[in-house]
Amino acid sequence: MSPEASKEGNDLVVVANRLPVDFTTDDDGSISWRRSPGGLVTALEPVMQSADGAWVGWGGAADVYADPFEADGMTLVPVTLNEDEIEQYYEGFSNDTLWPLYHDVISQPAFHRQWWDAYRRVNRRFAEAAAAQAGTGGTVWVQDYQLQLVPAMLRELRPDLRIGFFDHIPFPPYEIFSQLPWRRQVVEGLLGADLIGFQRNGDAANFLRTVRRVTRHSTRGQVIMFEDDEGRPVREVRASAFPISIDSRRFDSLARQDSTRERAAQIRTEIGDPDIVMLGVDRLDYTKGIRHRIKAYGELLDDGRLTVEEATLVQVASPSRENVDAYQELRDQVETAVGRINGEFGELGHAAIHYLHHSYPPEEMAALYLAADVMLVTSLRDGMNLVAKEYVAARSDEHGALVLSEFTGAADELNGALLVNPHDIDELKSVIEQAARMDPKEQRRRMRRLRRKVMADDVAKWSSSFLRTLEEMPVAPVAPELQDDDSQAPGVELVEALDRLAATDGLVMVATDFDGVLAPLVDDPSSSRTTPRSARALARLARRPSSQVRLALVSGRDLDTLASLSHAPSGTLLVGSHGAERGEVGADGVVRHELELTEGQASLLQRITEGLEEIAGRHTGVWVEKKPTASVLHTRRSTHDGATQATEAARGLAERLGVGALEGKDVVELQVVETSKGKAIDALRNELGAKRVLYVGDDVTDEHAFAVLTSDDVSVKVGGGETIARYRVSSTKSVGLLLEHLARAMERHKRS
Ligand SMILES: O=P(O)(O)OC[C@H]1O[C@H](O[C@H]2O[C@H](CO)[C@@H](O)[C@H](O)[C@H]2O)[C@H](O)[C@@H](O)[C@@H]1O
Ligand SMILES: O=c1ccn([C@@H]2O[C@H](COP(=O)(O)OP(=O)(O)O)[C@@H](O)[C@H]2O)c(=O)[nH]1
Repeated sequence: MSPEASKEGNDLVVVANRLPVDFTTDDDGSISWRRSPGGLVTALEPVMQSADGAWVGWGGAADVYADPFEADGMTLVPVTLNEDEIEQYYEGFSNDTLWPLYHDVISQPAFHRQWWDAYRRVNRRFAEAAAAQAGTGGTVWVQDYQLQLVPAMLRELRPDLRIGFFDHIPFPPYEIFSQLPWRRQVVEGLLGADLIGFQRNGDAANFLRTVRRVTRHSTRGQVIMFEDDEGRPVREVRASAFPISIDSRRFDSLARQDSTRERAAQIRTEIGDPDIVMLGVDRLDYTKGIRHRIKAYGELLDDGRLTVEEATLVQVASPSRENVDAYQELRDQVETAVGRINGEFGELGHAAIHYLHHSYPPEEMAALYLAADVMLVTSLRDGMNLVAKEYVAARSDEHGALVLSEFTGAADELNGALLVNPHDIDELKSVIEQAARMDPKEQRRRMRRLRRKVMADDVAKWSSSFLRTLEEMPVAPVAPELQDDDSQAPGVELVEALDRLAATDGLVMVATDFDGVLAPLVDDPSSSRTTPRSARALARLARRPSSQVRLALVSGRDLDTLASLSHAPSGTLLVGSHGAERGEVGADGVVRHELELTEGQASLLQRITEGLEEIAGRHTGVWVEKKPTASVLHTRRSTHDGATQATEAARGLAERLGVGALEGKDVVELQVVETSKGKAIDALRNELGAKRVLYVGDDVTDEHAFAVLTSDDVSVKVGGGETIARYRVSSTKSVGLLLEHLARAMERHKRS
């Protein structure tokens, strides 16, 4: 699908390998879906349930062609993968090349060129799907290692977008990453984003170092600098840590419910009422250190430091990536170890390990957490590990101890856990024993500290902090360029005027002309488009509260053309045909404020149109545009003499018919309803109750708008020519910079 497919589109699009649901084909051939596994889904689900946006992802099965659909308050947009792509892109390159490489090479990564080809192909498909969903100037947030090429591909397709990327897994040290035969392409793919988020500071540092090694970009702190051939900065990319979290309140309240407490008590009874319940919850993945945990526990039983009467281990090992060899081998090893330990130490009514190769819903997870005295998280490497945070959120009773591997992202944050190096089996045994025997007072002291962190830093905070940082990323340095570009204008003074405007205590109306202001002037007027920078800045302004700023587009174009070419954000007021047409961009398209012509006006309009068409017929390169209340003679493509003669003839026609002729650059407009941009600005200001107005225009018709502004307002002329505007900038590029500066200044002066 081409990006043009979505004229309206979403302000926020999340792109992840997985949708929060997996499709399954039932026996009767019908398709149904169930929740998909893993922490990425756990984290993003509440974010997208409360956001207005779309989630683009794969449905977990081959060859599912489904239209976008609504589920649990989210708009889900399925991307189709065939069986070969699942094998080569998902199981192969993502989970048998990148996953082991990024997790300290715990398992040997496989490098296959065919897998890389599939990875590129599928990344392009995701990029195209995201491009088709995102509205002009919108934000696309790409997730995780499966989609590292999407940011650059998307930037190429849609330079107007703000692009974020979040890496849920560790980013390895350069010495390991550099094994990847396609290391440069992967880094360049990621650098298509404006902001790249990592779980830990160490991951961001590894990435920045890698950028310095494989590209020519320099870094300044956490910022990667892009420069043009003359060494001038043209773009910045930030790489920082944004530790992910969970919907803490949801787990807290789930665990407080009577039904959950009852279920927790029932679980304890069902496993033989031991004194100490230890719990492990992981996808069956070799990164999770399940074997190390079982080995340490088995040795504690063997040493007699724990007995099956007093302690039992419940191990949930949910199925994961079952077609990948390393995962099949792990399953064999874990199940052999569990069988051996149960055979050796288990007794009737007292199993040593309750091994559950299933996936449970959050309600059951909360009951398991409540039933557990000791939570074991012993990953050999883990991006974050949300299970650790969920355990803490569930323990409002301040009971329980968390054993946490120092190789998880969570270890950087969870002060109060018992940290452990899972490779050191003796240490692991001691820490498990310490947790099992921890007195209630110490449990409470530690749990309080843990809960303060987990309850305060939840997933809503994570996403808003990432998206706010993304929004605040400069697209390019602003004020210096304004000064460079605009020799006729005091750039600094204009910047100061914009800052004063942003600090207004009351509503500001930001009104602009379209052609020559938001969009460069082109020979074919139907190909005009808002520049990406202006589109992005307008989208930012549109997200401000409507009590702070309202946007208006004031153009000589007819309303429908103006709406479709400008792609203005929802809520923008539209003034077409110099004020003869009014409307507003709504969520589902333009809402028109209808204007009816009298019979006399309608017949006058017909005579105007016929007269202008007769003039156009006499001159090559002259044509007539029809509007609801006027007709316009265009002379841009004619010779100089032809244009002069045609314009003169149009003036004569206006005089004969007794109508006004509004002249602009290479246009003469003959109107049956007397309007002007000045009248339109006055009307809008009154309707909105705007305290101050910014008006940016380039044409002589914009002088009418400048004329109605007061000394508190800000008037900006684009380009040369006489003007009564107070400030001047040189080009549509400067307009983008100006709007961007205003958006940033308004964000600083937040108002609810
Ligand atoms: O989609 P799968 O192949 O079934 O795998 C499930 C998810 O596993 C990984 O989760 C990671 O994200 C968590 C949240 O940020 C984090 O806590 C954990 O440490 C990571 O391993 C993977 O990154 C996801 O893409 C998968 O969906
Ligand atoms: O049977 C299960 C096992 C796990 N999970 C959830 O899966 C996520 C695992 O996330 P984590 O970050 O710990 O690891 P990942 O699997 O993403 O590597 C957590 O939200 C768990 O509650 C679940 O809902 N049911």
